[in-house]
Amino acid sequence: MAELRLSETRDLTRIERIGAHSHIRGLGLDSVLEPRAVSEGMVGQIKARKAAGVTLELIRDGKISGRAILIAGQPGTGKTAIAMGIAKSLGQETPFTMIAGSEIFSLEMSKTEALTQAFRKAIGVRIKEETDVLEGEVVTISINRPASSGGSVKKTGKITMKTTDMESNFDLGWKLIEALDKEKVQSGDVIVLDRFCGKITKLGRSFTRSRDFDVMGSKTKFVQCPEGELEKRKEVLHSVTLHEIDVINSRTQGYLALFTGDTGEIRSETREQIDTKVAEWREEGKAEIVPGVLFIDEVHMLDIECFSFLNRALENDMSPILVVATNRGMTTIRGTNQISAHGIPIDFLDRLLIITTQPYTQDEIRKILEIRCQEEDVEMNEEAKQLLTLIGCNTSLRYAIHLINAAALACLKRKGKVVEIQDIERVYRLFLDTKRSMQYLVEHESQYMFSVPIKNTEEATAGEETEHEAMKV
Ligand SMILES: Nc1ncnc2c1ncn2[C@@H]1O[C@H](COP(=O)(O)OP(=O)(O)OP(=O)(O)O)[C@@H](O)[C@H]1O
Repeated sequence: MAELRLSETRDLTRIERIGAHSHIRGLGLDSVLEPRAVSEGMVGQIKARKAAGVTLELIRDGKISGRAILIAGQPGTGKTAIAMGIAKSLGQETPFTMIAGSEIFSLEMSKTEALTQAFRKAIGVRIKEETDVLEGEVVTISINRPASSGGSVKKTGKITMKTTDMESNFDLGWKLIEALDKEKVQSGDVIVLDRFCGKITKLGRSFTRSRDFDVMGSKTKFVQCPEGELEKRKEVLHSVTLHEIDVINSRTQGYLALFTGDTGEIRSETREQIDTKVAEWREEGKAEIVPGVLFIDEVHMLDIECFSFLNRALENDMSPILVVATNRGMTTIRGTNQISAHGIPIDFLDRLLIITTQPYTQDEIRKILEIRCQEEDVEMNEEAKQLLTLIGCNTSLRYAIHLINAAALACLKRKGKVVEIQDIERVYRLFLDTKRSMQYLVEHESQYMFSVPIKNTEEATAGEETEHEAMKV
């Protein structure tokens, strides 16, 4: 029984969820910001990617603080994919926060509080601190692992470290033992060991061990064995966001709220005190601000009060770069009767650099579908790919992407290994796209409650033709 459970858990750990944008690894630009046709999971949308690349450079140079970018285009033309590309290219160091416009309407906090929290999540603070560390090459590690006694006896151990000038032994507590295990430290590694916060940083492997082929991969970095004293005073950097500092210092919430996300409203006095403290640290050279990126998808869902808040928030010198996206054309601004481009008030629109996305060509749709097949680990033959591409052209790219996994299941059901045209046909009949769904509603209107007749039935029934078109290969 125990055996069985163990193997089950092993299987479970192999299951990885694949997100809608998990294939996007960057913007796919070369060193002079020219978009490559297909790169880092990105296909086509050349102009928009080029513009995104220029803004990326401005973000990196810190030159567009307080400005905002709008990515506008039809549904499914890659607006969110481009925002993800920007996030991936910025790397771990720059904070990136992503929300949908509708997320800020909740009973737990006001709209402006939700927006303030989103802004502060996208502002990083890099704090410098001097601390005593041990820096040297590991000679030996010996860990005493007591036999299981209900977890009450903790592991103990010893580590011997050396520099070119000295060698010394140190006792290890359980916290450091866990950190050593996690970093997979072994003799011959050059490490920095922070005894106070139990952090271990691996600098590389000592050159003297460069002949130990067995434990090294091709990416192994070799470094010199450090000189001088083992104990050194070093400057260490901690990166946090302003929001994290707010939550930790908020008396009502406490740091645990960071894990639950249940932060509630944070008092403005707390934030003012934090801003003053951070300003002091900046003046003393102890901290620096890293403006990140706040991405608000479906920005047309914000109302007039939120836009007014954004206008003011962008004036703040610590403001992150704001990227917003919408698929709406001329529409009413939420909370008013006014019609405006993208449902955004003119004064806010005037602050935006606008990037537009274009519909994809057949060839681009095919390439995106191929990338998605790889991502979802689905093998598909040539004819099936052709049909899926046609379906993508005649319905939507998203619908075609959804069919990939469904078709793979249909293939599995008939004990096939490669998805064929019959699998695509099968799932195309099982799942309706929007056009066929509307057509169905028109035909069965009388059977639904409170149904309002669709005025432009021509548009709805146009799907009938495209259905047959899409199925022609
Ligand atoms: N240029 C591209 N290269 C690779 N994948 C793409 C590209 N454009 C879109 N995709 C993928 O197609 C799917 C739909 O795109 P996405 O969600 O970015 O569209 P969108 O413009 O944000 O749509 P909406 O307006 O409906 O929110 C996603 O899985 C996305 O990763």
